[in-house]
Amino acid sequence: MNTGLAELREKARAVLDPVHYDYYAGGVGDEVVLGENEAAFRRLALLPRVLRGRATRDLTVDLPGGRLRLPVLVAPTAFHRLAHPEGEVATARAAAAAGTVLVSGVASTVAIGDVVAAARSVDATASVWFQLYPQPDEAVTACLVERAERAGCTALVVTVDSPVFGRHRRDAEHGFHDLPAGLATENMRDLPGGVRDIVMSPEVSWDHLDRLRETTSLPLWLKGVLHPRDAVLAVEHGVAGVVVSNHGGRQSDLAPAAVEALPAVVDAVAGRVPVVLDGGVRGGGDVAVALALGAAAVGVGRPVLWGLAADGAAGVGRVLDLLRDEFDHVLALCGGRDPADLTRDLVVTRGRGVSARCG
Ligand SMILES: Cc1cc2nc3c(=O)[nH]c(=O)nc-3n(C[C@H](O)[C@H](O)[C@H](O)COP(=O)(O)O)c2cc1C
Ligand SMILES: CCCCC(=O)C(=O)O
Repeated sequence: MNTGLAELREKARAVLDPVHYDYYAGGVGDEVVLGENEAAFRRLALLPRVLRGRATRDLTVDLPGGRLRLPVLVAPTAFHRLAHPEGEVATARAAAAAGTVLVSGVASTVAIGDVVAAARSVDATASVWFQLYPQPDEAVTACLVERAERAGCTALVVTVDSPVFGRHRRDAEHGFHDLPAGLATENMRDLPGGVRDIVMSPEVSWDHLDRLRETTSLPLWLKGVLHPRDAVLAVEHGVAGVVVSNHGGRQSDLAPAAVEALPAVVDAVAGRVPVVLDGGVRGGGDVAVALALGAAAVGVGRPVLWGLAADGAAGVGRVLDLLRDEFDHVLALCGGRDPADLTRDLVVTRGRGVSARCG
C-alpha cells in the first residue's frame, strides 16, 4: 500500500469511533474477499517498456457522464458524516478540486442537491454521479432518479450486487445497525408510500433495469458485475458502462478478487462500453495494473473514507493527489505517455515467468 494512504488509515483509526472504523474497514463473512482484493494486486507485476516515454503525461480519461483528470473516481460509500461533520460535502469539494467524479451514494448523510452544489462551488463543470439500489417499489426508484436529475447529476450508477444485505461480522459484534442521532440518509426523505429505508431485494431484475432506463436520459452504469455473461447482458440492456466490483468484499465472501474478475469482463464487453474496476486499489501501481488489464478507470472506496476521517476535504484531496502522483510515476516507469499505453501484454503474474509471446 502507498505509505501516505497507510498513514491516513492509521490516523482515521485513531480518530474514529472504533464501531464506525470497523463499519468502514470491515467485510462480509470471514473477510476473505476483503483481503483478496488487495492481495491479488500484489500477485501481479507490470513489465516496463523502454525508450518510448514523454516528459509530461496526459492522465485524462473521458467517460459517459464526465471527464476525469486522473483515472480514479470516488466509489460510492455510505454515511460520510460518520467520518467527518461535513460528510459528503467535503468529499464532493475534494473530488471536484482533483478534477474527478464523486459517485455519491443514495445512502449519503447529505442530500444529493447539496452534494452537487458543493462540488460545483469548487468547479462549475464538476461531475457528480448518483448511485442507487433499484428499489422493489419502482415509484421510489423513479423519485430518487428524478432527485438526482434535478440536482444536476450527470450519470446514474445502479448497484446490482446486493440482492440481500451482506452480513458484516464486525457490525454484528458491535451491534451497529443504525446511524447515531442527528444523522440520517437524507435522500430517503419524503418518498412515495412514506418509505424511509433502502430495501435490498432479490427480486429486482433486468426488467426493473429496463424500466429504470426508460425513466432517464442520463448515462446508466451497472455496478457490481463479476460474471462475463452479466457484462454482455448489461451491454444488451443499454448500459453506458460496467463497474467490476465485489462491493469491496462486503457482499459475497465467495466472490473472486475484483482484479481477477476484470479481464474476462473486459473481453466480454469487447470495447462496446467502458469498464471501471473497484476493490483493493491502494496505490498508483494498482491503478496502472487495472488499466493495463482493460479498465478505463478505477474507483476507490475506503481510502477516501480514511482521508475524510483524518482531515476532511484536505484528507480526501491528499488521497487523490497521492494516487495521481504515484500513477503518473508508474506510467513514466512503464514508458507510458497516457493511459492507453498501458496494455495487457505488460501484466505478468509473479512467480510464473514471462511469456516470450508478450505483445
Ligand atoms: C463503508 C462502505 C460503504 C459502502 N457503501 C456503498 C453503497 O452505499 N453503495 C455501493 O454501491 N457501494 C458501496 N460500497 C462499495 C464501494 O462502492 C466500493 O465497491 C468498494 O468500497 C471498493 O473497494 P475498496 O474499499 O477496497 O476501494 C461501500 C463500501 C464501503 C467500504
Ligand atoms: C444501505 C446502506 C448500504 C451501504 C453499503 O452498501 C455498505 O455498507 O456496503
